[in-house]
Amino acid sequence: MENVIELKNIYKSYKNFQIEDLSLQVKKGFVTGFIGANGAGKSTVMKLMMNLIRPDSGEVKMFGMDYSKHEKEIKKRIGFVFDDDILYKELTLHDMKKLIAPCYKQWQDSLFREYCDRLELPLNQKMNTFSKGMKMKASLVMALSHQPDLLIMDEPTAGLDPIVRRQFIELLQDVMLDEEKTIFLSTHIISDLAPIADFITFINSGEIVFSKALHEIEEKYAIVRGSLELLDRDTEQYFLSIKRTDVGFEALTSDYQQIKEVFQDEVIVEKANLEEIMYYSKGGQGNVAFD
Ligand SMILES: Nc1ncnc2c1ncn2[C@@H]1O[C@H](COP(=O)(O)OP(=O)(O)OP(=O)(O)O)[C@@H](O)[C@H]1O
Repeated sequence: MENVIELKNIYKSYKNFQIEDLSLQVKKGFVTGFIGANGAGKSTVMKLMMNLIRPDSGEVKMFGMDYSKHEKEIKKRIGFVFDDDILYKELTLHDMKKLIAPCYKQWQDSLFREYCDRLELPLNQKMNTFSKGMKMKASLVMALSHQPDLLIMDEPTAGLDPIVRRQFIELLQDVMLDEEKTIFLSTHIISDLAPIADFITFINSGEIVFSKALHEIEEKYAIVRGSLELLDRDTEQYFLSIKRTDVGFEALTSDYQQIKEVFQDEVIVEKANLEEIMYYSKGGQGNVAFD
């Protein structure tokens, strides 16, 4: 599978936060959801992908190209959507379009109008009077109308109501009908990912914990509950993270089948969702690294 984004051995250091030796690939033709707790490093990684910040060392390749030589070429192929007030406030959406469209050879006006219609965006209202949801929709429409090969979105659905979120997700589903397109989006609203994500990349404290197909996560990860006597040095090896309580233990495994075979009816095993995986990886006492 071709990689649209490739980060290799990235180091980036802030006063109180470090990314050390981070590598990550994003596959062409798929939607990858980027998840992690507040401050885990999602925006930092996305800014590295957009060349808004530079790594201290390591390699960022977009479409197989380097920013040092191909910045313009790369940026033309990316639509970037993020939760910020970057849009020119005094302008209407129509004025904004007139400003942005000439920058892109691939800009398609009919697509712009179709998206505005579909998302019920007014063309002649000043954007500083837009609600949060309208601003986010406008940002998406701008990003999509130049027909980018890659959409990078930092929490695009944050603060949107359920109806707008659904419209947003449906629009992304339509975009993905074109198999050449790729989407990389971060979100805290895990339920938004289920209908669209093919892969999930999970970051914790600046480290990629895993990057896996969503169906593989759904099949293999499970929460296991049982009594403390079942835990010893050998059995603990089956778990990625263990939480002990007075009445027993709760643990996360990435091998549902193995746990069933080893413990049989002695434990309760339930499939883990992404929120549980995030919770256990932060709160449990991990004794084995995630693979
Ligand atoms: N310019 C900067 N200078 C110093 N520290 C920074 C800078 N930018 C980010 N950080 C720190 O890097 C860490 C990761 O921040 P980042 O915004 O990447 O997290 P995030 O996963 O996007 O969080 P959230 O989900 O809350 O948006 C935080 O501790 C933040 O304070």
